[in-house]
Amino acid sequence: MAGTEEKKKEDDVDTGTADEEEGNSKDEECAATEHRDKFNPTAYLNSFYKTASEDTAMQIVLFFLPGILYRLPQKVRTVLDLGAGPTVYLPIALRERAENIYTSDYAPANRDALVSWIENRSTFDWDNVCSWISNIEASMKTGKQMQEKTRSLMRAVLDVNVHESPVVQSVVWKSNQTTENIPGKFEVVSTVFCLEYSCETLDGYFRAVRSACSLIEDGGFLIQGGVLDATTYNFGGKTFRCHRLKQAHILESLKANGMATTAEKGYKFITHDDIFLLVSKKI
Ligand SMILES: C[S@@+](CC[C@H](N)C(=O)[O-])C[C@H]1O[C@@H](n2cnc3c(N)ncnc32)[C@H](O)[C@@H]1O
Repeated sequence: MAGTEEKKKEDDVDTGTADEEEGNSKDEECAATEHRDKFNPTAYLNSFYKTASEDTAMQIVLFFLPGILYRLPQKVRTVLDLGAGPTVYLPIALRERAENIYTSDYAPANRDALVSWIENRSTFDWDNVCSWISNIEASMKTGKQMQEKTRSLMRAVLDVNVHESPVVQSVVWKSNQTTENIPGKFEVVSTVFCLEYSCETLDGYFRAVRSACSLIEDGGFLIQGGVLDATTYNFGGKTFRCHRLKQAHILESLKANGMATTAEKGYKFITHDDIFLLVSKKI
């Protein structure tokens, strides 16, 4: 994901910003809705996930993830990664707790990348990210073992749009073991760098959070991660606009959707360098 260097704040109004010096002024500017057709999964993975130590945002998310995940029940029946892009680090990090994992995205190219990984045809090497996760978990497993275990838990890849109802538009891949229908709600919904990136206005953000929460069972959990105060992010010669998120927007939207916003009720918020991760229980 976009490292803190790549996100641009509205305060950077000077001409000749750092972005231009880095050559980003030549980027094609894209609306949030253009994620569907203009997102290049290979460029994204190479920019942010090639080595976990390369990208600050990724490092922060992976570093704090275990501290968030241990707040979930020991066993979680169903997890949906909402707006996963072409990434699989959340299913991998959840593999010891989750019994059935569903993943999803809005862009067809990302859903293809997810299916390729599940079918062990991925051209991207997740070993570095696995090593990073296993170091934090203090586990002795190899990247191959971690990925094999995770693959065996994958149940479906879904086409989703957090600005439509229903959010789940179709099922694009289903495992042989998936005899039952895709659940309407999940015990855990995780969504990282997605909700504020799916829109450019506060109304859009509120709609995206409402959609994410509508997919959580009563008593279930939202794991949300993202960036505060960014207006764009860029990779592979494209700059995508996004909603400039404030912490107050997060709290207001969670409250409006019956989600915990106090520690006693099951809320934990961690932030560093404007990157945040939270867990919130549906009350
Ligand atoms: C910055 S990427 C994040 C990918 C991944 N979750 C990660 O942590 O790296 C933003 C993702 O949001 C997805 N997205 C954009 N608009 C969306 C929408 N309306 N509904 C669902 N997902 C959307 C994009 O397709 C893209 O994969």
